[in-house]
Formats: sequence, structure tokens, C-alpha cells
Amino acid sequence: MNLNVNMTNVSLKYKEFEALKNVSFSLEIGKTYGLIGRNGAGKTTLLSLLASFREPSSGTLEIGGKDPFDNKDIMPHINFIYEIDYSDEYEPVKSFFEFQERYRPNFDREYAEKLAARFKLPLDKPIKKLSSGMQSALNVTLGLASRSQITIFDEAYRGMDAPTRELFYKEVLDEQARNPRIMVLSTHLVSEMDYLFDHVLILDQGTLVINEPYDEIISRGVAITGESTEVDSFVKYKNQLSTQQLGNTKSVMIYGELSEKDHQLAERLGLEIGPVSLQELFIHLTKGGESE
Ligand SMILES: Nc1ncnc2c1ncn2[C@@H]1O[C@H](COP(=O)(O)OP(=O)(O)OP(=O)(O)O)[C@@H](O)[C@H]1O
Repeated sequence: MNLNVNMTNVSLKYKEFEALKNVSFSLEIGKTYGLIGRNGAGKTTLLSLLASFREPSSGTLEIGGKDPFDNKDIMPHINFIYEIDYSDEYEPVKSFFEFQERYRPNFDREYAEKLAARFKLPLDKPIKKLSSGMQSALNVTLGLASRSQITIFDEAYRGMDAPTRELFYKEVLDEQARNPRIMVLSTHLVSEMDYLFDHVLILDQGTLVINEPYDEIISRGVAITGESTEVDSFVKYKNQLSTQQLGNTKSVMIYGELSEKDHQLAERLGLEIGPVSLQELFIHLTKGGESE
């Protein structure tokens, strides 16, 4: 079953408030997508559409060429992992595994138990009694071991300490290599997780402002550093994201393709073209009217 995703001109309104505006993108099996955006940008709203928890107000969403909403053939292949309130959950971890085994067609019990051991999850303890980091580890265990064609992690790392998060990231890489699928990871920990992403979606106030392969974004974002007036003349007609000045030296972050001519000009002017991280680009691309 090929469950590639196509979202076309999708908007979603909560009453009068438009949380997603004309969003279009596609997702392909075998790729890991980073979904980033500031608080309230619309990440969870977008993911809840992908998971068919909601329907678009306008536009179309197709998964495997079909409308996924209430579609019993597609739903079991989509797994949306998000923070769940387990305060009333008296069942132990192993009962959850049994349930998943019945409901999820590709759930791998052996792998789930291996992960539980790695995350030090006690199989017999009621889930409500696990620490919040352990509950998150349980959530990601269910997501990874479900082997669902579309696996969505919405800030799934909450409560996990740094070594546990590292374990999770390693499993994301290993799983994607072993059992290719669509993985979508929404996160605020951009600099920690960017190496996982094949492709990046950046939402800004409900609008998809970046939908690019990770390598392309990184190659387009550069810092131009050198003598102030030379830098000014070089960046004059470019998309400037931020400026730093120290004495007569200036560094300007720009976003856009640099031509061969640009590279030659930079060299002639004695300007340095340096790399910029995804986190820096994200901060400046979604600044929206705030002053530096
Ligand atoms: N059920 C709802 N009713 C009305 N407005 C909502 C509802 N859910 C979300 N919103 C609004 O939609 C916008 C997007 O919210 P969403 O939760 O998708 O953002 P987010 O990017 O996931 O944010 P965060 O990073 O803080 O988790 C916000 O302005 C939020 O207040």
C-alpha cells in the first residue's frame, strides 16, 4: 500500500480563526520530515489533519490517492504520537503492547519489548505510575514499533532526559533505514534534531513558509562577513535575515541561491561566506515583525 501524502491548498478554521492558510505539500515514503514553527504556528493542527483527527475547512488532503477521513483502510496505517494524559491509566505497559498488536497491522512486539528494555520501562507497572519522561518513552516506543507507514511524533520528547532523547533519535534513524516510512517529527529542539531531517517544513502563523529538502535550505542560508561597506553592497538586493556589526566588520545572514558570479564577487571583495544552522534560519525566517 503506497500511502504518499498530498495536501493541496488546505485551510483550517477554528470558528473565525484561520489556524492554517492555504497549505500545500507532499510527503513520500522513506523520508523523515521536520515540522518546525513557533508556539501557536499551527503544527499540531497540521498533524491532526494528517492523522485524520480533523477535516480541512477547505482544500484537499489525499493519502494513497484517497480521502483519509474515516477511511478504515488507511487509518490503521497512520500513527499519531502526542502527549497523552495517563493519570487514569491503570493498565501496565504490556497490556498496551497487546492492544497495539491487535490493532496495528505492522506492530512488532519483539521490537517494542527491546525498546522498553532500552528505555528501562517496567512492563508490569501501571502506566499512571511511570514518570513523565517514561510515559514519553512509552509513546515513542509505540510509535516506532507500530511500523505504521505514516508515523507522526508531535513533540514526543517532552519530559525525556538528554540520554533518552539520544536513544530515541538513534532509533528513528535505524528504523527509517530498516523499515522505510513517512516519519514526521514536530519539534522545538531544532538544533538537537536537525540531523534527522531529510526535508523541512516551517510554519509561520499558519502559513507554510519553507518546504524544502534539508540540504537545500542549509545551502541557501549563508552569513556574509567582511568590511562593512563591501558587505552592504553585496547583500543590497538579497533577502537579508539579520545583521551583526562589530566595529567595521559586518555579518549579514541572507537566504537565497548564490550564483557563481556571487561567489566570484565575494572573493574579489574579500568577503567570507559562512554556513548558518537550521535553528538560526528558523529563528530569523519566523521573526514576523519583532525587532532584533
Ligand atoms: N481547538 C481549538 N480551538 C480554537 N483555536 C485553537 C484550537 N486549537 C488550536 N487553536 C489555535 O490555533 C493556533 C495553532 O495552534 P497549534 O496547537 O496547532 O499550534 P502549535 O504550532 O502546535 O503550537 P505549540 O508549539 O505551542 O504546541 C493557535 O493560535 C491556537 O490558539
